Amino acid sequence: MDRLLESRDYAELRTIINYLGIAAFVIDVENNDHFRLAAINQRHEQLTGMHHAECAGRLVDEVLPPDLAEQVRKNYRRCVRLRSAIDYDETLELPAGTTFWRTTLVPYLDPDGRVFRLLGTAFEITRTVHLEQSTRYQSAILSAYLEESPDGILVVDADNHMRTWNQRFLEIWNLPLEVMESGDGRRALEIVRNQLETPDEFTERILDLYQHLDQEERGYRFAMRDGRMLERYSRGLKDTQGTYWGRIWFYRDVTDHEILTNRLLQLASTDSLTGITNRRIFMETMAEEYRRARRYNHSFTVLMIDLDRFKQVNDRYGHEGGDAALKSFTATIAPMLRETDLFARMGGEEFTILLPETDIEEATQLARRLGQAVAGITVNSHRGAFAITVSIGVSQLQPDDADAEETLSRADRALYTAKEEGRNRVACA
Ligand SMILES: Nc1nc2c(ncn2[C@@H]2O[C@H](COP(=O)(O)OP(=O)(O)OP(=O)(O)O)[C@@H](O)[C@H]2O)c(=O)[nH]1
Repeated sequence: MDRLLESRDYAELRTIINYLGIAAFVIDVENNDHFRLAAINQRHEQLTGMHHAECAGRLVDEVLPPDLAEQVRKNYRRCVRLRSAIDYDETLELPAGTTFWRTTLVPYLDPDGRVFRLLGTAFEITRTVHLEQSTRYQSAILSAYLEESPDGILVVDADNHMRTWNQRFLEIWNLPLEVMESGDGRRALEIVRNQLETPDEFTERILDLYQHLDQEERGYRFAMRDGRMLERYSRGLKDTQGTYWGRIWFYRDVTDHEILTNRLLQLASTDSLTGITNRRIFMETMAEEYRRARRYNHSFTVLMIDLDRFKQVNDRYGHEGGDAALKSFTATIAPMLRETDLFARMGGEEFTILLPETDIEEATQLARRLGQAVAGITVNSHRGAFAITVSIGVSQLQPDDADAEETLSRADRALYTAKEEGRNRVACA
């Protein structure tokens, strides 16, 4: 080796570096500005397209473009100054495109300690650099997504350790950063569980999902003790090779959505003036009750109720007085019914009550009690106080009723009879 170090025999050196599987080159140092390319190996030739025969013995300025020559000279000077091996990364524009290299320069010293030669070896790291760039790009996307996401996100590794989370996750669960940073998963779960309406169900589902990384969870909805409603989505973190790295959890606050949905459902199913069920829901429920009654050989009864001489009420006390009467009427009736009964406004001053599991006698007695209660109401309006009465038709499901509407029509006819017979009364059909 010593003999070689002292030797200026390029051919021998070149023979050795040709065996190297990586690009290698030898630079003769004349002075701080003059670096002469002494040899390049075959691998170097293959990778750069340069040829040893064409460039050996020429200054780097003569074989490289000015920018690149200056770039390499800086590194050569540094190695000469330090008199020790240095590593650096460099970018080379080759005919095949931009390439990245990790280069090592080793100085050769003469007996006076002067650097007279540099041996360079260069690994092409283009693939690694591209991978790093792609990783940086992916992680930039991931960070942006984590921080901008309206969902609270938690990533747990294959050993169930909490690895990554976003600020929103801490906010949703009121989790102190110290707890997350300490990696104390038990403590974090305890804080979470203390806020839940059904902590056991929540934990059971988590444990089950940890055991089955291939399982997804889509929109598991659960209630918080503070009234919020959350939704959870979760899936295993699987790479392109099919290896599972853990699991990602998304927590979404759906409280506003839940309130809005309930409000819309309520609006779509209730009468806006009185707040009781509307005609559409009544008809649907009655049809369902009809099927149930037929299947289990049960019965039901319907009451058809109409406020008496309501036109006169409106004429004397105005539309507002009429509205007040409708509200007093429903407020009086509703508390007198069972939870299973369905009280609905069919339109105008016409109402119905569906009484499941009730025969005509019971229903008639109830109708009379309702009629008496209504007769006792005093409605207050701007134009004075007044009393109201109702007429009620009662009908029970009959064996040959083809549908619930037949029962309802009979109740309607009974109501007509009650009106005909003088109002403020109950009639059955
Ligand atoms: N204030 C008010 N009036 C209503 C509403 N819906 C319907 N009406 C009125 O209710 C009255 C119903 O009158 P009619 O169907 O002639 O019957 P009636 O005067 O109650 O007489 P009988 O049913 O025969 O006792 C009409 O004047 C409608 O304008 C409402 O939401 N508010």
